[in-house]
Amino acid sequence: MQPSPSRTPVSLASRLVLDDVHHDYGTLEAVAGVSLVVEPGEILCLLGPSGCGKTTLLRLIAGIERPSRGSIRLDRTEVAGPGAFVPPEQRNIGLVFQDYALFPHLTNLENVAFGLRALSPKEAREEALRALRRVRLEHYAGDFPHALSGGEQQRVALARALVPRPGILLMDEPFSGLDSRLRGSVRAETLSVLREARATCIIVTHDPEEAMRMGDRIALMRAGTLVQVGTPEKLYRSPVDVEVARFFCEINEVEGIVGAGRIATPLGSFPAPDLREGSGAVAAIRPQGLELRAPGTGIAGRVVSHRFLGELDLYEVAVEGLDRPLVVRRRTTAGLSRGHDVGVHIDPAEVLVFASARP
Ligand SMILES: Nc1ncnc2c1ncn2[C@@H]1O[C@H](COP(=O)(O)OP(=O)(O)OP(=O)(O)O)[C@@H](O)[C@H]1O
Repeated sequence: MQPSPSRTPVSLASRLVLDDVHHDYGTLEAVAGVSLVVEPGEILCLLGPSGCGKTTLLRLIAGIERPSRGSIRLDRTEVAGPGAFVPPEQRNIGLVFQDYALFPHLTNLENVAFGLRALSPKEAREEALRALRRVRLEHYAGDFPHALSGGEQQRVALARALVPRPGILLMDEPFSGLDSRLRGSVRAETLSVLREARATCIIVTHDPEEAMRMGDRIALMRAGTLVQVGTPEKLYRSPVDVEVARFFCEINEVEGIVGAGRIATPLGSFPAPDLREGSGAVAAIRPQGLELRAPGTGIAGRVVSHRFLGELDLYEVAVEGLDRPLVVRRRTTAGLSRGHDVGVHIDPAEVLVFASARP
């Protein structure tokens, strides 16, 4: 028997368009002109430090807040704008919060069926069971949420959000309530459920690693604006400024002056083709872009600290001319420890050059 169209697990994924969206809380401009397109079926991670406006942007998309300027479109419908406002319950949006927000007095099945009141009780039950099966929790259907682990509760919340087949799913820090061991597996399962449902999804997080694991693209926010939007690889490899680079990886920052298209630093010179002659610049070198070899080769340095961290060790190496030691991450090298002289070698592919943030 063919399943009826209303029972397919596939949502009709929406396309979201934000055009110059602003939002003020009194005198504070929490969202200050955000333009963004999220394509159907895309998973976009909204990443940024605490207070940069991520949750506010999510609330604007959900319709919990109204923008003070700009417009929001879901497919062809303007849901917020100068002449339009569609209330949250009519936007066909699914929400998942950090604290799961499950109803404690309803069973897991009833929680999932809650959003299906338009269906007959029998149909709602079948749909909800199917959704629980998708997150592999059908055997807990008759139990109450408090009897589940945090990760399982989060999966029930995901099933509940997806079961009405929303055009877009908004998740606010969905894994931050889980302990670090559980987080990885719940993240992976969530990703596979989202892929299967082919849902358009925005996940708010302040964890760069999480954004890289989950997002087709990452939108990095700072002080109410989008600083850079792109694939995880793009943001990691070609950050627009040194702050973006810092967000994804601990880096060594070495100041220098631009001359003849290069920045001159105590570690040598590096290409700086787009920077103004005589201006201040910074070379950002990732810890894994530095190699330690025998003294007498490369740049002379001395190991000032060494920490064993498993696969990669962390070394701090003092080099003449630098105020702070270089941070180096290398495979464990037997016998290399504090006080040893080394030759530091730099992989040019791991060096990024930016205009100096200092005046
Ligand atoms: N209801 C409110 N009234 C007044 N100011 C608010 C309100 N909600 C948020 N803010 C302020 O707006 C700014 C953005 O807050 P928002 O919660 O959107 O940031 P966030 O990036 O989600 O932060 P976090 O990661 O800490 O949740 C912050 O300065 C915050 O203090």
